[in-house]
Amino acid sequence: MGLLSGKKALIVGVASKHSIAYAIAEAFHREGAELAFTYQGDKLGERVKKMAADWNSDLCFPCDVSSDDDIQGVFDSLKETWDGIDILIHSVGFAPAEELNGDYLDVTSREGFRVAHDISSYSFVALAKHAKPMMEGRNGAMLTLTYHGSQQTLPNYNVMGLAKASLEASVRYLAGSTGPDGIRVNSISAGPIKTLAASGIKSFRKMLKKNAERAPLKRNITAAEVANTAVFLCSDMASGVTAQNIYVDGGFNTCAMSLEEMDD
Ligand SMILES: NC(=O)c1ccc[n+]([C@@H]2O[C@H](COP(=O)([O-])OP(=O)(O)OC[C@H]3O[C@@H](n4cnc5c(N)ncnc54)[C@H](O)[C@@H]3O)[C@@H](O)[C@H]2O)c1
Ligand SMILES: Cc1c(CN(C)C(=O)CCc2cnc3c(c2)CCC(=O)N3)oc2ccccc12
Repeated sequence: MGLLSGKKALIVGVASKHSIAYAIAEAFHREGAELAFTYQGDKLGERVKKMAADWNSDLCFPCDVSSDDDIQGVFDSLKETWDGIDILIHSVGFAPAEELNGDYLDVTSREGFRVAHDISSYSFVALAKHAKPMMEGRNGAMLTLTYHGSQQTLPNYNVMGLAKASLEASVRYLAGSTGPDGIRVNSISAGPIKTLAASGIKSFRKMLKKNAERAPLKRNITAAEVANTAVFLCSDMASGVTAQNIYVDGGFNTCAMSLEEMDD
C-alpha cells in the first residue's frame, strides 16, 4: 500500500519531463494516487496527455491560470469524472523574461509586476477557490512550489522574489481559510533545478555550482527529492502540518558562507 493509495490529485504545471510537477506525478503514481492534470496551451496538450497515459490517467484539461473561465472549465470537466479531490498541486511560476535579466530597479515594470503576481501567486488562490468545495471533508492537502528568492535577494530573480513572497504569505492565509474544513496548505521551497523555467536564465549554471558549494549537502537537489517531500506533505503522515514552508535545498538557505568560499 502506497502513502497516497486511493487519493485523487490534480496537478497543475507539467510542461516537460524535467518539470518539478512531472517528478511529483511520478512519485504520486508510485505511491498509489489517481492523477488529473492541466496543461498550458494546445502545444503542451499532446505531450501531457501522453505522460498522463503512462500514469493511467486520461484526465487532462487545458488551463491558462490567468483565465478564471479556464479554471472554471477545469473543475466543471473534472466533476464529470471525480466526486472529489484529495490533493491540489500548484507548480506554476512565470514573469515576462525581460523582468528576470538585469538590475531590479531598471527592468521591473508595472505590467511585468502584475503578470508575475497574477500567474505566480494569485493563480494558487484561484485554483484553491474552485478546489475547496471538492476537497471538503476529505482531510486533503494543497501544495505549491516557492523559492528562497522570496526571503533573500539574488541577481536577476527580481520581481519573481516578490511574487514568491506573496505566494508564501498566501499559503498561510489559505491554511487559515481551509483549516476548519480539514484541508492543509503548505509550500516547498526548492533549490535550483534545471527545468524549462530555469532555461534561458543568465548564469544559471554558475548559480547551480554556487548552491552545491555552499549547501551542507555539498550538492544540488533533484526534482525527485522535491517530489518525495511533496508525497510526505500531501500524505496522512503530515496530518498535523499546515501553513508551513519546507525547504528542499540541501540546507543552502541556512548558510551565509562556506569554507570553500572563504578559501576562494
Ligand atoms: N526550477 C527551479 O529552480 C525552481 C526552484 C524553486 C521553485 N521553482 C518553482 O517550481 C514551479 C515549477 O517550475 P519548474 O521549475 O518545474 O519549471 P517548468 O517550466 O517545468 O514549470 C512551470 C510551469 O508553469 C506553467 N505556466 C506558466 N505560465 C502559466 C500560465 N499562464 N497558465 C498555466 N500554466 C502556466 C508552465 O506551463 C509550466 O508547466 C514554479 O512555481 C517555480 O517557480 C522552481
Ligand atoms: C533559480 C532561478 C529560477 C528558477 N526558479 C526558482 C523559478 O522560480 C523560475 C521563475 C521564472 C519565471 N518566469 C520566467 C522564467 C523563470 C524563465 C522563462 C520566462 O520567460 N519567465 O529562475 C531564476 C531567474 C533569475 C535568477 C535565478 C533563478
